[in-house]
Amino acid sequence: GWGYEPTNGPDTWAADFPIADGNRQSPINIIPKEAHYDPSLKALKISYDPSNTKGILNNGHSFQVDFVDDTDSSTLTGGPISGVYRLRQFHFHWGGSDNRGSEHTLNGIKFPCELHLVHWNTKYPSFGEAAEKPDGLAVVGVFLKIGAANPRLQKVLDALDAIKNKGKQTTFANFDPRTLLPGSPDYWTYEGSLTTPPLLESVTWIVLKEPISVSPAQMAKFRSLLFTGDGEAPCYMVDNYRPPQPLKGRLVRASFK
Ligand SMILES: NS(=O)(=O)c1cccc(NC(=O)NCCCCO)c1
Ligand SMILES: [Zn+2]
Repeated sequence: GWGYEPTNGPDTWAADFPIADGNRQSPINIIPKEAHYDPSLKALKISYDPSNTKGILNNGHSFQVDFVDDTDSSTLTGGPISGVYRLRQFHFHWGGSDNRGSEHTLNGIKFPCELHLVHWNTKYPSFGEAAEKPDGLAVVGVFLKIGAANPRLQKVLDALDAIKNKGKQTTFANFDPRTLLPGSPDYWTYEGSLTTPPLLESVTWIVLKEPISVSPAQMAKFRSLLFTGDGEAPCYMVDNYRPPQPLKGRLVRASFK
């Protein structure tokens, strides 16, 4: 199956997922000077209920924290979207060293890690259905940059020892992902896709301008996970990012001047 190795990585995905060469693929390189300030863009309204936290899973490509999404208790509204989108999960992408790892880039600069908070449009009956619609998903992207240790991140990282291998999951409760967001509300937004197969073109991307911090020791924790299952030859989970894709005429809008 698909992955991030030379034999099954991003350059090979178009064979099984031809939409990889589509017109609204993600991630992209964001050039702030070429973004269009849109005064009609609203502030993001994010309201999460920590009691919706369901668990934490190593899915063989990343690890994700899953949320109960059968009610409107953890939602994203406002910003560039209309209607109510429910939080489904959050996950990360990161590099084998601090000079790479993010999927979106800023003026060609890669960050060591990128957080994705995945939401689906409640006008559709489920995440799976929404994922197939052009306005089905909204993902908030947050850059992580090397600095002081991030105490909010630590609770997530402390759970990783229990999900080292692909397919492992463990309980994870009462986590408020809002604590992972930076102070500034400023964002860029554009129409894009999932950054992993099936690469569906159903995502309104909302990339926050202000990064959050992560320490080198915390990055080492991410890199201690394995792509591989228990009993397989171990392969460290690193460089699980897709590089930027062609903009193909899309506009990137900014919520700030
Ligand atoms: N990386 S991302 O564009 O935020 C994103 C968000 C939600 C889903 C996905 N990709 C998938 O669910 N792919 C299906 C299999 C993934 C691992 O089980 C990617
Ligand atoms: Zn992602």
